[in-house]
Amino acid sequence: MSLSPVAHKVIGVAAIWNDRQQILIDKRRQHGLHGGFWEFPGGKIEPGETIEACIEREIMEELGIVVEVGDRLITIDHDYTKFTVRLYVHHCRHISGEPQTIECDEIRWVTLDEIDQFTFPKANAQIIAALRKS
Ligand SMILES: Nc1nc2c([nH]c(=O)n2[C@H]2C[C@H](O)[C@@H](COP(=O)(O)OP(=O)(O)OP(=O)(O)O)O2)c(=O)[nH]1
Ligand SMILES: [Mg+2]
Repeated sequence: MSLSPVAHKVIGVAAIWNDRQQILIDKRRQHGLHGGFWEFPGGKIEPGETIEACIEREIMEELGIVVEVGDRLITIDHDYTKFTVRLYVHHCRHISGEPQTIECDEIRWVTLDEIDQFTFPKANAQIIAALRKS
């Protein structure tokens, strides 16, 4: 008897703040997993890479902006049906550049009062709750 292996993704995730107490969210492209959902930008940690370096790199690749990576907000382990994820979420500060939709469909700066209007993957409920407490 063999069990089929479930993919595991380890992701660096950014809660990017501007100086107006807004957080950057992006809308994932329609195709693929979680297509059309909103998310906090980020992506897979490469072998040998620190979480901070991963977040800086992913944010430059996906949005073309420079951020300063700050403290860890929360670490979340979540099991989706097709794969499992560990999300390392860090507070970040927007340093320079105008966010561009390089790898996503839309970008918004939102306050925590506005964020419930957007649909996120399941695991994000915990991130948003942690943001409200932070
Ligand atoms: N970046 C990010 N990923 C999230 C969030 N919430 C959440 O559950 N995830 C999960 C769902 C995504 O499938 C996964 C990270 O996606 P990714 O962009 O690195 O990779 P992917 O699965 O879209 O694409 P692939 O490279 O596996 O083809 O983490 C979030 O807020 N931000
Ligand atoms: Mg990504």
